[in-house]
Amino acid sequence: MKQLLIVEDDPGLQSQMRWCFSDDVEVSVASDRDTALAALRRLEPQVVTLDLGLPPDPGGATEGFALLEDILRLSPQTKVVVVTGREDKENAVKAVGMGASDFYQKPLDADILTFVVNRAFRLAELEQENRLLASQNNGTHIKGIVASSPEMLTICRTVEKVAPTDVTTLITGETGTGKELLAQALHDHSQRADKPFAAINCAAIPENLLESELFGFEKGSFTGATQSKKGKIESANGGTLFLDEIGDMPMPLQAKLLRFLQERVVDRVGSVKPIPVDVRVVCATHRNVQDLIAEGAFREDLYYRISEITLDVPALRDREGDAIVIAQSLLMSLGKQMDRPNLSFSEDAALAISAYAWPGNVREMINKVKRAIIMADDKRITAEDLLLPYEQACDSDYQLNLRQVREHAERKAILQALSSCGHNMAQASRLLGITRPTLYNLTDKYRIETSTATNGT
Ligand SMILES: Nc1ncnc2c1ncn2[C@@H]1O[C@H](COP(=O)(O)OP(=O)(O)OP(=O)(O)O)[C@@H](O)[C@H]1O
Repeated sequence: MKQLLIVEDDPGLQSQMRWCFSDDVEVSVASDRDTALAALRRLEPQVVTLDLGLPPDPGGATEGFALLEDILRLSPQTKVVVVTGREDKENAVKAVGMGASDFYQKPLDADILTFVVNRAFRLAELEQENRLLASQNNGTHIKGIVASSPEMLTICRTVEKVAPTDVTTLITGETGTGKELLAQALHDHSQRADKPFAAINCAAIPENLLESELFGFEKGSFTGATQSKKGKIESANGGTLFLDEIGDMPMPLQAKLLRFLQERVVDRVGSVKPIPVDVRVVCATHRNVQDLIAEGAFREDLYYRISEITLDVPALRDREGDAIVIAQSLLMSLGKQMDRPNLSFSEDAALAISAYAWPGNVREMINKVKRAIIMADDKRITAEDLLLPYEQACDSDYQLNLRQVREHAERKAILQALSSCGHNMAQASRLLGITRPTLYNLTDKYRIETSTATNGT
C-alpha cells in the first residue's frame, strides 16, 4: 500500500491536502517534528510532504530543515517533497541540494500536488525494484537463481567453473533446493548449451520401463515395441543428460549405467549393436548416497563415477538471508503472472519468512507465495496469508521496534529456561525470577508448548 505522510502545521491545509489523494494512497498527517518522526518510524511512508515552516519556527525554515535531515538519515529511501511559500525558491533549492527529491510551492493546487507526489511514489517504487534486482544479481549470473547467501554464491561460482568442463557432476540436497535449476545451469554455461538437455526422473518411472526409457529399444524387442525408439541418453547426444533421483535407480540398471559411463556406448533393449553417444552427465539426488551404499542399495563404483564433482546444495534454512530475497523475487514474478502486481510483504510476513524452517525449500515457498497472492485482502501480504506461524518470527534478527525486541528476548529466555530444567514449570519460574502464574501467563501469550510440563510442583 502506498503510504504518504503529510507534515503540515496548518489544519486547514492538512485537510485540503488529504482530499487530493485517492483511495490507493494511505494518508497520515503530522503537525510537528516529533509527531512526524514517530509516524515515520511506525508507518514507513514511501513519500513525505514536508512544509519547511514548522513550529517553533513557523515563519522560518530551521525546524523544517532539521526534520528533513532526520528523515534522510533515518530512512534514506523515503522520498521527501518539500513544500515552501511562493517566494521561497531559495529554500526549495537548498532542500533539494540536501537530498529532498522534489519541491512544491504554495498556494495549494490539487493537480500539481498529486502529480508531484505520484512522481515521487513512482521513483520510490523504481528504486525499490532496483535494490531488489541488485540484491538478486549479487554475484550470481545464473539465470533463474536468486541468492544472496555466501553458501549459495559459492555454489554458483562452482557451477560457473565446472560448467565448461565435461566432468560428471552429482548434485545433492533436500527436495526443492534447486538441484534441477543448477543442472540446467551447468548445461547452459557449457559448450553444449545449443544442444539438447535431456532430463529423466529415475524415481518417477516404473522399474520395468526405466531401462527402455533410458537406453531405447529395438522394434520387436518386447510386446508392443512396434518400432525402434531412441532412449533419453541417445536423445541427449551432443548435450547434457540429467539423471534426477539417481539414488532411486534399481540395481540392475545401475550396472548398465556404469557400463555406459565407462564405455560411452548404449545398448538399446533388444539390440546387440552398441551405439556411441557423447553426453555430459549430471546426476542429482535428495538421498544420502553414502547411506544407500552402506545399505547395499547403491553401487560404490557407480558413485565414484558420477561424483567427479559434487555440489551439496544447502537447505533454504541454512542459507542466511536467501529466504526473503527469493520470496520477494517470487512475489514480483508470480504477482505479475497472476495479475496482482503491486503486492508487498507486511513486516510480520517478512519476519515469518526469515524465521520459518522451509522443510520443502523453494518449492514450498512457491506454493505458499501463490496462495498468499490469491488470499491477500489488500496490497500487503501477511504471515497468515502465507500460512506461516507468526510466533516463529520471534527467532529472526529483523526487529521492527522495541516491543518486538522485548518479546523476542522474553520468549527466548523462557524457552531456554524450560528446556534447561526439563520443562519443570516451578524450576523454570525460579530460574527466571518470576512466579509460576506469571510464567503460565507468558507461555500462553507466546503460545509456548507446556504439555510436557506435568510435574511442575
Ligand atoms: N535459488 C532459487 N531462486 C529462484 N528459484 C529457485 C531457486 N531454487 C529453486 N528455485 C525454484 O524452486 C523450484 C524447485 O527447484 P528444483 O526443481 O530445481 O529443485 P530440486 O532440488 O531439483 O527439487 P527435487 O529434489 O524435488 O526435484 C523450481 O521452480 C525452481 O525454479
